[in-house]
Amino acid sequence: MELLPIPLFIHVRVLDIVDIVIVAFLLYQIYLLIRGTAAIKIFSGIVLLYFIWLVVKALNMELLGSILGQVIGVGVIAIIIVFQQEIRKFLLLLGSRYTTKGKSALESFLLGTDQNEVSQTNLDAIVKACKNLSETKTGALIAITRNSELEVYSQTGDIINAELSSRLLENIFFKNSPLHDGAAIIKGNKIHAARCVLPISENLNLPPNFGMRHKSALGLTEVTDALVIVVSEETGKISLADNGSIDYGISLTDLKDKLEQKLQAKR
Ligand SMILES: Nc1ncnc2c1ncn2[C@@H]1O[C@H](COP(=O)(O)OP(=O)(O)OP(=O)(O)O)[C@@H](O)[C@H]1O
Repeated sequence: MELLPIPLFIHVRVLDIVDIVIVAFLLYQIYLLIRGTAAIKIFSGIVLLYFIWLVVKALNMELLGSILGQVIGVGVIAIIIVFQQEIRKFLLLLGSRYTTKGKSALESFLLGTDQNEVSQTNLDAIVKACKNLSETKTGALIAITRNSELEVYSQTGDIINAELSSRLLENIFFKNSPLHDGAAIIKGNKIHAARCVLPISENLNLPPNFGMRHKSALGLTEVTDALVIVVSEETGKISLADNGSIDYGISLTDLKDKLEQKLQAKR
């Protein structure tokens, strides 16, 4: 058996380190995107297959190497088909999270204000509405715009563009109101839209008591940086979703503090 010479010095260039950091970052982003979904198992399988192929190639095992090489070659197309949803989600995330961030930064620079900023008075109005909705066990779903524009979702409902007030918010979710179904979207100091359809979370590890209202609250925060408040019709409990996770059954004080903190962090 021929022994391979062991290099005493491995030349590592700065570009190699940059290369490794970029790949690690991309892999981590993919992991964040698909954790908790069925795709994580497929992804692990593909990574494992790729490493086996590298080892097989290094050992010069011709036949197995060529078979695995073929599989990996066709695999690119298979990946696109299998990960269709995730790729779509990733592009949507890139588009809404980063491009619109640049846009609002430019807007605020030019106009001197942030169009999506919610004033303290209106923040208090949202908390007050949640208190009343919770006490009367009226189901509600309220999305608050931050950097990501939620226009795609607003368009699925009715555009209102009304001044924000606790009474109007309560009225929207009143059971007999024609606008009560779906989500209300707040943009700056306006209730921008109501009756909106939000994307459903694909997280498979959610508690069984999570229905569509909570799943769609989570779903929106998985693809945008919006904050979503849920008031449960069943229990009256208030929850706050952000960045793909949800704080279930929080107190009003917690809701107020978290909203202030999360919206402040954006300012
Ligand atoms: N994709 C969606 N986007 C926006 N709203 C939705 C969506 N799917 C369901 N909803 C809203 O959720 C309501 C159904 O809630 P469901 O009972 O399934 O949820 P839940 O999480 O169990 O909440 P609750 O505790 O209030 O019952 C619908 O009437 C509708 O208003």
